[in-house]
Formats: sequence, C-alpha cells, structure tokens
Amino acid sequence: MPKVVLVGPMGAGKSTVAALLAAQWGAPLRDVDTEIEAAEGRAISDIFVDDGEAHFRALERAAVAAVLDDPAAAGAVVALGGGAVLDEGTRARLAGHPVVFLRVGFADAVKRVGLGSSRPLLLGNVRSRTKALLEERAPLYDEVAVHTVDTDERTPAEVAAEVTRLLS
Ligand SMILES: Nc1ncnc2c1ncn2[C@@H]1O[C@H](COP(=O)(O)OP(=O)(O)OP(=O)(O)O)[C@@H](O)[C@H]1O
Ligand SMILES: O=C(O)C1=C[C@@H](O)[C@@H](O)[C@H](O)C1
Ligand SMILES: [Mg+2]
Repeated sequence: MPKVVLVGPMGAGKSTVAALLAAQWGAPLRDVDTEIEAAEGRAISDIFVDDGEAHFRALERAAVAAVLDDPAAAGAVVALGGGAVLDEGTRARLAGHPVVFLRVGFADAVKRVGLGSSRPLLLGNVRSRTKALLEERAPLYDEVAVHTVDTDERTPAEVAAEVTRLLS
C-alpha cells in the first residue's frame, strides 16, 4: 500500500507536495496525471480536446486502480488528479488507504492555478469554474480522506511537514 495518497482540488498542491514528500522520505513518487500523460504520449488538455472528459475519466479510473494495485507502489507517495474522486469505484478503492485531503480555499486556488490552459476544466472562466468545482467536490474529498490539511497561506514545505506529522 502507498504511504500516502494525496487528494484535493486543482491548485491544492498535490503534485508539488507529493514530490517534496517523496524526496524527504526517500520514497517512490507516483503522480497519476503524469502517468496518464506518459502512457498516452499527450497532455491531459489534449486528451480532453481530442476525446472528451468521459474518455479521460476512464483512463484515470484505470490508472488509479493500476497504481493502487501495483506492488512497486508500496510505500510510495501518490498524487491523484483533482477529479479522480468523482468516480464511485475509485472512492471505494481508496477505503483503508492513508488518504490526505489537501484543502485549498477559493482565493489561494485561483492564485495558484493562474490563467494557463493546462487545466481544461477551468477554461472559460477560471474564477467561476474554480468556485463551482471546489463546492461540488468538497464532500467527495471529505468522504475518502483520513486526514485533512489546510494549505491556505502555507508553503508547500509547511504542508509537507504537516502531512509527515499526521502520518507518523
Ligand atoms: N502551498 C502552496 N503555496 C503556494 N503555491 C503553491 C502551493 N502548493 C502548490 N503551489 C503552486 O500552485 C501550482 C499548482 O500546484 P500543483 O500542480 O502541485 O497542484 P495540484 O494539486 O497537483 O493540481 P492538479 O490537480 O491540477 O494536478 C504550482 O504552480 C505550485 O507551485
Ligand atoms: O480536477 C480535475 O478534474 C482535474 C484535475 C487535474 O489534476 C487533471 O486530472 C485534469 O486537469 C482534471
Ligand atoms: Mg497535480
């Protein structure tokens, strides 16, 4: 089983904090978004444009399951994509895992994700999309999480230290 599975919205810092924790713990790093992009040979934004969100979600469901079942992911730091918890089967699979919800509020989330086009679900109106997604998904992150860490006005290093403290 992984040592930690980070969940939370876009801009929560899952990828950033996962990389820090993996380096600090000397543990393998598994970032599911990155693994999907590597397997597909294209960016997530291109998967959304070419094949649509439903196709991306199917790839994501399989990629999360593959990581959770992978013996090589024992003791790893795993970062999930922001929407992985939308899938009921994924939520069920996370039961019993050390899942940490990195919470982020609206203001910090908007500052962190910026206006780039790499997050297809925020295209159009970053502020209103961010607000809606944060509200819709908060109950799903709460459902799967064993611990919640508030990341607002904290550096990635401070967030990583809090995750380490909670899991030790
Ligand atoms: N605690 C923090 N304070 C300030 N900036 C942060 C913090 N955590 C992450 N960031 C910055 O916010 C941006 C988004 O972080 P990151 O890519 O780690 O988020 P994510 O949760 O993995 O998002 P996604 O779901 O889109 O993969 C990056 O530019 C990162 O440097
Ligand atoms: O919150 C989401 O739905 C997403 C978050 C990212 O991690 C990527 O998985 C993708 O951009 C979708
Ligand atoms: Mg990420």
